[in-house]
Amino acid sequence: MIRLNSRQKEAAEFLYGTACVIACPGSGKTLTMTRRIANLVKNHGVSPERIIGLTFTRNAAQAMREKLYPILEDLATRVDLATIHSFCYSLLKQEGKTFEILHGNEQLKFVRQVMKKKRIRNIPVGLIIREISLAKNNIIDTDEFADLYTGDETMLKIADVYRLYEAEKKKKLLLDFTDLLFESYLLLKGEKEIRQKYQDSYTHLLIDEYQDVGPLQVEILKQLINNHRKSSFWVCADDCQSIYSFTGASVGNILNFDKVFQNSQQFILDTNYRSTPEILSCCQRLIDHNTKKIDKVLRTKNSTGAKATVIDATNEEDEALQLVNEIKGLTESGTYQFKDIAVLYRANSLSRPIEDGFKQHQIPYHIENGSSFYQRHEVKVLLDYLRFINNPDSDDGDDALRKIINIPNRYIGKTFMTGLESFSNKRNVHLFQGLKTMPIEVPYLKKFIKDFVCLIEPLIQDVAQLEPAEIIHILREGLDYDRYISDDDIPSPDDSKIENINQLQLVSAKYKDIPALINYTETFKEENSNNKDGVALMTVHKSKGLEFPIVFVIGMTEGVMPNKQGEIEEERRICFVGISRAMNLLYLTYPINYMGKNATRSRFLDEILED
Ligand SMILES: Nc1ncnc2c1ncn2[C@@H]1O[C@H](COP(=O)(O)OP(=O)(O)OP(=O)(O)O)[C@@H](O)[C@H]1O
Repeated sequence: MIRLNSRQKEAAEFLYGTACVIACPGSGKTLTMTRRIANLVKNHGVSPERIIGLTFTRNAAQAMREKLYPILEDLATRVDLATIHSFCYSLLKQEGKTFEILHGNEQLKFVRQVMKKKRIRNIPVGLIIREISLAKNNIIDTDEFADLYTGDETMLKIADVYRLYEAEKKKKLLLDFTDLLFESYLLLKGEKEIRQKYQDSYTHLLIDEYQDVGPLQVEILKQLINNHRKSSFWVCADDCQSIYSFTGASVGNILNFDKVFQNSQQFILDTNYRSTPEILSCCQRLIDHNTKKIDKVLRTKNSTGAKATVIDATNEEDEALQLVNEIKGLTESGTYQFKDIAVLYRANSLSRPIEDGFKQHQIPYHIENGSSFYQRHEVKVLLDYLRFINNPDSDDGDDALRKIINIPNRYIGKTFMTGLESFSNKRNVHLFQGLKTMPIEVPYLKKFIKDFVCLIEPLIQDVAQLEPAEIIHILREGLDYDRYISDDDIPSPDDSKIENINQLQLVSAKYKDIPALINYTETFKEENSNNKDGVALMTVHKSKGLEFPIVFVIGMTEGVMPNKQGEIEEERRICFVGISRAMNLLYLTYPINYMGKNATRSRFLDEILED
């Protein structure tokens, strides 16, 4: 078992009161939190049920339980380890609240209906959901929201939607993810008995990744804190890894911790056990450029290693090829395995050239908690359109038509499809022929089908003359596809669906006809694209809390990392999280041409490398 250093030990042995553990990356804060739980149970007779450990992701809760198990054995299963959302879900259910969760596409449809009732158009539904969620995460109700945005026409329309959205959800007993938190907060704050019950059941409250906890979550935690002499509230955080400001989280959580929670004790863990001194210096030089932070000197006793390697590439394809060569060199020597390597990027769409390169050179990989580029919904739909256009009167064409007929939404339901299938069957024709000849009574369906046929038919006729990239372009215009896609945007900084289809268009330009492109994309269903022992590909946000012997941070150009829409200090922290995942070797790569345009190398590279 790993021996804690003296500071970790002090933090792990903290018993009663409030404590904030401020830690640098790789300094064992997660390890310390686990040990503290074990210490409370083993050495202080605290019943495991009296302890709650809140983590940022379900994976993190699971990882913590696995670490606890060897120490506490069966007792480990009795400690409540959960994300704050799942904790709130259970709380509401336990208190007898009846509700269903509204999320994903259902939430989009729901908000669209509200917009329709309010006659509001031209505001992306994704933006509306983001704004409402941000407001709720900041405990801003509908009236305050409207007051806050007096004079701002768009935001006032959003305020209108917010108001009706709340009322409609209430009527239908629906809660979205933020409501789980909000309703729990109201319940805990408003009902003394319930609050008391939870305060009594959890005498020790521990929170991981406190830097990414938003104002609403802080308020929930305050309701749960037990002020009894023999209780504790213990958080660990790294202000430099705060990367979720889009949910209302703020570095201020840590900077002001001792003001919000007076008489709290602070522990600083500044010894990094993960990285070489060279990698740590890169982290330090980068983060020194941020002003909003707690000054820390990052230290490690680890042996020296290689300097960070910078790779400049002519474009994304070349960047991928250079990655392939490096990875081959590293793995062929037998020193490293593919699973020791992670490729991190700021935006999801950056995986496309890398996946292409890996496929071509048989490098096994997997996308961490996500799907391969060619399996992503917005990409797959366009590929299905191409498949249909290529061969509409075939079984494959029928299959593709079933997938695309209602995207974007044409209000086609099961009854219509059953009718179409049986109409076509009786006449022994494929579905598209059936669709063109079947009498359609409902006026709006008639119009949607007519529009669909008018767009698709010329493409089918000219398929031999058109290249896949041209067809994709026409489809994007004709279907108003980009709008459809961006409306589908669920709040996330790295959800870049339009960038994904831009990438698809770029790669499709390499193929002269649809079958060649489709055949190529089909190969990504193979095992090598989802090999858990392969190289891990993921966004920096997904890499939070993880570590790898070798890390490649790619796409280090201005506009990408830092992202053009991001706030610069937050973008720097994102980069910091990425590079601090590396244990032995760090590679920083950038293309001087990105998406066919000149790109400037990221200012972060200069900061990381400066003397
Ligand atoms: N005292 C120690 N001795 C040896 N190794 C340690 C010690 N403390 C932590 N480690 C190791 O250092 C690595 C980082 O630990 P951990 O993931 O807990 O850090 P962290 O502070 O949560 O990191 P981050 O915030 O960057 O995700 C792990 O491999 C862990 O086993």
